[in-house]
Amino acid sequence: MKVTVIGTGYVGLVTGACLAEMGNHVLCLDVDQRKIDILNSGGIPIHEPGLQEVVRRNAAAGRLEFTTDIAHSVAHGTLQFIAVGTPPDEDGSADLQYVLAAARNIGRLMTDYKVVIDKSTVPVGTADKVKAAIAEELAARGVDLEYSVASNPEFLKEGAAVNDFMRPDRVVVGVEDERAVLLLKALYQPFTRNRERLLVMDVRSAEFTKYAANAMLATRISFMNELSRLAERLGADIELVRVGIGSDPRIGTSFLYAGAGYGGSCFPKDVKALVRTSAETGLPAVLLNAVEQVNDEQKLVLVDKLVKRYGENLNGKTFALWGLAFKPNTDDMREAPSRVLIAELLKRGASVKAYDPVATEEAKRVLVDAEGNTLAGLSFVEAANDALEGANGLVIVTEWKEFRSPDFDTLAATLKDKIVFDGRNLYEPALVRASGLEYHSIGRQ
Ligand SMILES: NC(=O)C1=CN([C@@H]2O[C@H](COP(=O)(O)OP(=O)(O)OC[C@H]3O[C@@H](n4cnc5c(N)ncnc54)[C@H](O)[C@@H]3O)[C@@H](O)[C@H]2O)C=CC1
Ligand SMILES: O=C(O)[C@H]1O[C@H](OP(=O)(O)OP(=O)(O)OC[C@H]2O[C@@H](n3ccc(=O)[nH]c3=O)[C@H](O)[C@@H]2O)[C@H](O)[C@@H](O)[C@@H]1O
Repeated sequence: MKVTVIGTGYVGLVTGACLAEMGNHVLCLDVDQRKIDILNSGGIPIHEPGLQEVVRRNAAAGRLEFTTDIAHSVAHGTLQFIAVGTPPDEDGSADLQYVLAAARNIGRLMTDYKVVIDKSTVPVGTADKVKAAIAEELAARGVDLEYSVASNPEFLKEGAAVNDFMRPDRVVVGVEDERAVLLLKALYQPFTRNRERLLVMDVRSAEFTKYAANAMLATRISFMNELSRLAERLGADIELVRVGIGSDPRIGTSFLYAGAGYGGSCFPKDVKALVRTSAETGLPAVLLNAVEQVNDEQKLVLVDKLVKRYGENLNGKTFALWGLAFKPNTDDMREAPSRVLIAELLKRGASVKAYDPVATEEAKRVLVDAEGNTLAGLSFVEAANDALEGANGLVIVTEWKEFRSPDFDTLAATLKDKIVFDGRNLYEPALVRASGLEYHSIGRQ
């Protein structure tokens, strides 16, 4: 099938590449010339395991193309996926300006039947707005063309995006007419090994399903983070509690890890947007407000532990920091807990020597002052152990695999104060302490 994907961010690029892998002819559009230039020269603008290979293979086969030419992109696909960003507005609601601009371009330039598919995460009712925007553009041109608008939210996780797209737990399609249903079923048939994985529903329910999924996952994390605080006071171990409850299939084992708070481009923004949607309908989102509050506090949990240990003033102290990205296997720094931690440590007079296996370049781009210079007191190093030199203690924020088995004797010999603050519970406390290190983790003794 001929498919256009509008927006070559994480979701657009993965969608385009994976649809091309199944034999579709995909044209990806972006308004960002830099991204399109990188893609056309064989690179990819993001770090995502396995994606470059899929992009290269399909580009070489002529099934995957990249452009900034809007007219070309509208003419190309019968299926037009909108995968542009939906960042939070000032009041927390999703900013739909990019989605609606993409829809208007389609209405302005289409000459035949199109299925316009919202893949971006958008509030309930957005498909109606997309439909109206296209109708207005068609009316302005004085033409009457048939088109359908569908919702097809994306559930992929960064760091595992290609696998999540190629082997989805489910594909949710919200659609209102039979012609579009048939086209989308045909498109997704190769990805949904059995029909039960393709869930066809009304558009509003599909839009709502995406927010419900992210809000549920965020709730589980905040629940465990709140319990981790209690575990510390009660003399219990949150890791044992996690296994103890997770073995009940009604609870399940995933997304129960207490830590330094959830970050990324989606949970924080989607929980905020759902709180906002709820308020607009006159229903205060009691639970979701608490989920957000717990998470905001949790991003400071390591600072609280440092302050408890050293006092409010951290002047003259230097901390090694392992992990900048909001989670492993990505260079994404959006809403990363490390950002809150670094800002707070610098404010209290400490210096930070940071290391991340892949996110350093992105961190250098975003952790800057008003003049664009790296924040005063922050420096970056090329290897995990380089961060330890001259540092008082080590602070771990992201659970990259290469941090899982350090040589604790080396840590003890290098760190001035021999202290580890572990925001992801990577180690067995007794093992760390056996090397003479002081060890602080989350929800454990
Ligand atoms: N990042 C993720 O893991 C996931 C994101 N989502 C949702 O997918 C949507 C996109 O997210 P990301 O890919 O992370 O966004 P992103 O911010 O990485 O990329 C969006 C892209 O759209 C482009 N763009 C903006 N307006 C455009 C227009 N009118 N025409 C063409 N291109 C345009 C931008 O230049 C940018 O390259 C959001 O709604 C997000 O909530 C959903 C599931 C997973
Ligand atoms: O809508 C989206 O964009 C996506 O948001 C999340 O995916 P992602 O943000 O890539 O990352 P996750 O693996 O969900 O992690 C999010 C944050 O939660 C934290 N987390 C995760 C799991 C856990 O048990 N504890 C925990 O603190 C991670 O460290 C990370 O900061 C969802 O998992 C995807 O299904 C969804 O498609």
